[in-house]
Amino acid sequence: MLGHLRQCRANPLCTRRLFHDIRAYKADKRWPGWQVVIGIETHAQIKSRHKLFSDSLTSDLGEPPNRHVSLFDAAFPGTLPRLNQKSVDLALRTALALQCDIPSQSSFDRKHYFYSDLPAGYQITQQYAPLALNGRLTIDVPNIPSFAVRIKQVQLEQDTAKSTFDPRTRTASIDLNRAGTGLMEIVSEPDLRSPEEAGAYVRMLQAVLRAVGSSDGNMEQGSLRCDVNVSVNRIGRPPGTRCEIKNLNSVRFIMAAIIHEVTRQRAILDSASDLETVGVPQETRGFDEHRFETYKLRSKEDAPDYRYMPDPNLGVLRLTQDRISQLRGTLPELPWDTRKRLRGNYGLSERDVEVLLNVDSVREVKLDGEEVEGNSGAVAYFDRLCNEQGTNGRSRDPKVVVNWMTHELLGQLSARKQSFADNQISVQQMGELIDLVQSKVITGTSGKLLLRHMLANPSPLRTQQIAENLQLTALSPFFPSSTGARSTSPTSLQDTKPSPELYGLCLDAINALPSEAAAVKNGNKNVLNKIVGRVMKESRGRADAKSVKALVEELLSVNE
Ligand SMILES: Nc1ncnc2c1ncn2[C@@H]1O[C@H](COP(=O)(O)OP(=O)(O)OP(=O)(O)O)[C@@H](O)[C@H]1O
Ligand SMILES: [Mg+2]
Ligand SMILES: [Mg+2]
Repeated sequence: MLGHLRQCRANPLCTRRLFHDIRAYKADKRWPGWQVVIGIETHAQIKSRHKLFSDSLTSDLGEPPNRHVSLFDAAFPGTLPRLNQKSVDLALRTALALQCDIPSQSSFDRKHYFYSDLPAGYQITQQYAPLALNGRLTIDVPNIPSFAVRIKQVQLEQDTAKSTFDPRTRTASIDLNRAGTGLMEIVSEPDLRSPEEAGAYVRMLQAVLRAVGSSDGNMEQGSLRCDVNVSVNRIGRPPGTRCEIKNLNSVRFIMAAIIHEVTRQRAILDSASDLETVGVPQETRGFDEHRFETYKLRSKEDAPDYRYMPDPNLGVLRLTQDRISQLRGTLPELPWDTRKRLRGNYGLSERDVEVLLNVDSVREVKLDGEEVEGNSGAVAYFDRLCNEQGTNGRSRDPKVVVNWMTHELLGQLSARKQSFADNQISVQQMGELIDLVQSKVITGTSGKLLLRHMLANPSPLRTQQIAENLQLTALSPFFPSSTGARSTSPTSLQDTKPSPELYGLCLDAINALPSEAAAVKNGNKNVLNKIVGRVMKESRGRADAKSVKALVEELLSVNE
């Protein structure tokens, strides 16, 4: 056993859980006899107001170019870096959530290369003594067997500027807004064994980053980018040579790039007559998003020599146990616990849990004010909707709430091309909307209309007020009872009189459709729906179909 462990230490590929490997060998029918080995380097932009080593603000996409640039970001001679402690704390929270060891000291190094988006000619990173080491992320999600991935390290580094090239004018433009923004590079060990595991790993990592509030983790907007390393080997033979596919910005592309890479590498190995000497050449590759193929960027021979050296302008980063314990104490509920709680406490389906967990919202973390603002994401919104007492004095049914949130609120936000972070409807307003529909003050159709209106016209008014202003409150089938209380379920129509508006609409529909009315009188109930449909249309969704049906039937039999 000890011998095996020692051998494992020497070769990280050997430290795999045997059980997991056996499962992967058996399970993957796409490439029988082959093992696929994947390790991912994830770059996540740190959600901090300031850049990593300067006082400039970080920017949002779409801001005018070069708005947030300090002299240091532009690499003016003589300017010096000053480490932003909030970024360090956010990276530490991430590392703690990933169960990493945090050494008491880490340091910064310069990685040199010459490219127009790197003003200093080097990037400050942590090559020799990273912030955190030896973590672990367990992935237990629907549809694939649970597995664990070892995290080799978490390091801090600077993001580059952005360069764009206009082929028409043959000019390159540099935007320094992003230059020097803090990144965490989270490096996995080569523990992933299929494209699906790689996808699930990235999604889980994204959920962790959002839960601890350290990054938006938004792949489309470039705040989360992955370099994916892939190798293949015949089962029982030593691991193959890895190729690194750079800068993938969607889970779909990650999975497609791996599939293409496995096919490509297998073809090279299959064509070799001599198994011992022929291997896949080590390369850095790109991914063509249109052809869904990887392509060569450079070979190992062309790999740049980064001439790493310790950054002489930055001292050692010392971390006390107190600071680490304090941060550990502020860690929020992590995705795997949230998943269990949503399933256990509310009885939500796996699908609904996944939807809530994957909403691209992130907690706001205020570390400086010693306060970590509780949940501000979709899960928290859902929790509050369920736990705060409804306006009708009753607690809300979690399944009704989750339906409103996932189908209506998130659905309408996405139709408006907005994310959950753009939602301006408060928990109180959304709760009241659900209550109004549940207690039949407005119909479901009106509820959806109302929601659409509220998203388009944010307002602090109470939902009931907005519904009344829009005349969306349901047409009560009845006059208020003699006690003055609204009665929506009388025992018999004889006890009450229909409300004048609904009564009028029903009579209009009967008059407009005389042959249908006659058919109903003659016992043809199928035609009733046509009359009811007309009333519903005329009421603009404010009438309740069941009550309308009862009222039309009543009117037609009264007329008999
Ligand atoms: N045989 C292999 N097959 C697939 N992936 C591998 C293999 N060996 C190592 N890897 C993965 O390659 C990645 C190496 O990343 P690391 O940051 O350590 O080095 P790098 O890619 O050389 O440096 P850089 O940060 O400059 O890109 C890790 O995620 C590791 O798990
Ligand atoms: Mg790396
Ligand atoms: Mg790499």
